[in-house]
Amino acid sequence: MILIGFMGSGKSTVAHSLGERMNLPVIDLDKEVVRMTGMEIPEIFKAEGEAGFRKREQEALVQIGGARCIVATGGGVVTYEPSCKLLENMEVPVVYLHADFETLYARIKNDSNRPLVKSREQVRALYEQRLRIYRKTADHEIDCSASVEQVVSSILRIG
Ligand SMILES: Nc1ncnc2c1ncn2[C@@H]1O[C@H](COP(=O)(O)OP(=O)(O)O)[C@@H](O)[C@H]1O
Ligand SMILES: O=C(O)C1=C[C@@H](OP(=O)(O)O)[C@@H](O)[C@H](O)C1
Ligand SMILES: [Mg+2]
Repeated sequence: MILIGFMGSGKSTVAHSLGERMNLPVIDLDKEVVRMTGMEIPEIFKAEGEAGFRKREQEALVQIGGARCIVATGGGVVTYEPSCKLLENMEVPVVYLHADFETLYARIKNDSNRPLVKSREQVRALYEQRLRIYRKTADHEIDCSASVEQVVSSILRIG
């Protein structure tokens, strides 16, 4: 199962709980990129720009291949066409965690580990651009403004 959605939708948190409940390994794509590069995410953005980070993210996705696991992606993975294609070809359900902008922004606004979190208006513009792509890429949409336990239960009901 692959979780997609905007920053703060809870992909990393929910993947962890889902892995325990489904007894499957969890791969957090951001952590894979950090492991593969030996650099933290803000450092990669500084050294290689967003384009460099997207390429690294795609390389991490290729490594996962067809492994049976829960994948928490980074929020921007769907903006890079080669990564989007990989997700679509993985033949496992792609689940979009959706909430309104204010809910998500409140969760991420004070986190310095996300280089794309700048002004409220910049983040809102990103959210609006991406909404359509998340919906186009996903097989299922889940409301992630509920508690983590409720989000996990909703995903488990998908089957
Ligand atoms: N359903 C939820 N309700 C409240 N807070 C949440 C929920 N899901 C995640 N969070 C919190 O929001 C922040 C971002 O969660 P995270 O799992 O890192 O999201 P993502 O990986 O999608 O960016 C964390 O502080 C996390 O504890
Ligand atoms: O939305 C994005 O472009 C990004 C989301 C982050 O992951 P989370 O969605 O887990 O915060 C991380 O990959 C990077 O900071 C870029
Ligand atoms: Mg995450």
